[in-house]
Amino acid sequence: MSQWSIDSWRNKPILQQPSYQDQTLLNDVEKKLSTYPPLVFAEETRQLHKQLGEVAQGKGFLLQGGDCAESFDEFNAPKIRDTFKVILQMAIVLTFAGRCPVTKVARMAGQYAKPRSADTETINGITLPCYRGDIVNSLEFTEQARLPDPNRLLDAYHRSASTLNLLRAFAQGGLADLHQVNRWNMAFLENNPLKERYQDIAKRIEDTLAFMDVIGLNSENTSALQETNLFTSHEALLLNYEQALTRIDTLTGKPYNCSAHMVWIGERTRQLDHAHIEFFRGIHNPVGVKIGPTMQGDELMRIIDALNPDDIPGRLTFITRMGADKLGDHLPPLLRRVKEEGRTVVWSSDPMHGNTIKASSGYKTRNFDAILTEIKTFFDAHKAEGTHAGGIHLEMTGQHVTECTGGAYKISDEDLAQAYQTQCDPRLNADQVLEMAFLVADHLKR
Ligand SMILES: O=C[C@H](O)[C@H](O)COP(=O)(O)O
Ligand SMILES: C=C(OP(=O)(O)O)C(=O)O
Ligand SMILES: [Mn+2]
Repeated sequence: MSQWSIDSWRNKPILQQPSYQDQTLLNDVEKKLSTYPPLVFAEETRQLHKQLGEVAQGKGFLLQGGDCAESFDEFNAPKIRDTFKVILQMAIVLTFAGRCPVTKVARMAGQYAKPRSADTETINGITLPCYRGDIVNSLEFTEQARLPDPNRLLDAYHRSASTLNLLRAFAQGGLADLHQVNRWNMAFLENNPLKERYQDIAKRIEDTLAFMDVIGLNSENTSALQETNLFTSHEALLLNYEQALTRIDTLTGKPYNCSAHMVWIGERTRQLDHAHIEFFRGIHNPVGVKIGPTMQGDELMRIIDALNPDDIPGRLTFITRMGADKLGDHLPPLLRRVKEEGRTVVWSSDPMHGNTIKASSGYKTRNFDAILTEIKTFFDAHKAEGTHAGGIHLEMTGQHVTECTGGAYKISDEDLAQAYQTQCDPRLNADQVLEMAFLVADHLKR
């Protein structure tokens, strides 16, 4: 294999990149970004790496989630807070049910670049370049708005920095108190049509916290009850941005991508001889790769060889997104192969991207039951193969949107128009995501 350098990816083919008109401006922006402070510290990514190492060995669970695409326009504290809240609410349920630590990784503070199925979009006979995420262009359907603008790389950096700043404050500053998190869950259940079914677990968490209080373990003296760790992640699609934020860690002398704790390669850009695998093989963060239904065992092994040649637990997470009807056939041979070859990866389930459909009302949507079926099939496959179902990866929001159909409130195709706000893919809303947590908890318990 040829020598890796921070820009060796530039000699490889690359897909899903914007066509910038002003290359000089792009170069200036890249230079500027490369002098800006890193967003995360390499030591933090090593903590996540360590936690994921435990997950890879069956001693933990990864919960990863957030928007499909973060938005420049909807960039405000309530939105960040509400997604943070539901991640914690899910995590407490999963921790209790699974009796294992849950590593929380947000798709936040940098999830701005989108790969698309088509390069262009046509509305009423007018064809324009597709929207590629707010780091590239704007969703608005005008020629001007759809032009890729290099200055958006700087905007994305600044918004990521502010988002991360608030997340850190929430995590350490009192909002993550477990008593409070469970109170939110109790409140969620209060009005939920499926209250009877879920309240047992929330009640038991409440009793456990009350018991701990009696024996003197409370938020005042136990930081584990009061604070939490939340890591950040995004699809590292725009490699010029990712390169500019990759720095040599002063403690280890190794390159780390300091744009997020964890980064992943999408289903559309994971070709072995292409730029993304090349860039990822040289950074030392924990990394993910999306795995769709066409993946074959040999190709999978070559990805492992490229990204985790030394078989370090926690370095590599495979995020499977095959579709509820395909996963049962396609996942087991891959699980078997990796196990036979004695390699260690985290297996996580993205039950969203293989289940996208067009609703009769015209909206891009996903059905709650299909999402749940993919998760269940994922758990069943691992059980049958004796491997560890290590995590879930969700597109979700703390807002009360109507983007995915189904769930306890039975959102229908016709309801989608009420609050369809996503910039790209349909997300589970605050109620649906918690319902999902209680259902997944049932599986973890088993
Ligand atoms: O988030 C994932 C992809 O960017 C998204 O599913 C692509 O959507 P499209 O098929 O509308 O381009
Ligand atoms: C683009 C995404 O997924 P995938 O690469 O699996 O299609 C995504 O996670 O938003
Ligand atoms: Mn998506």
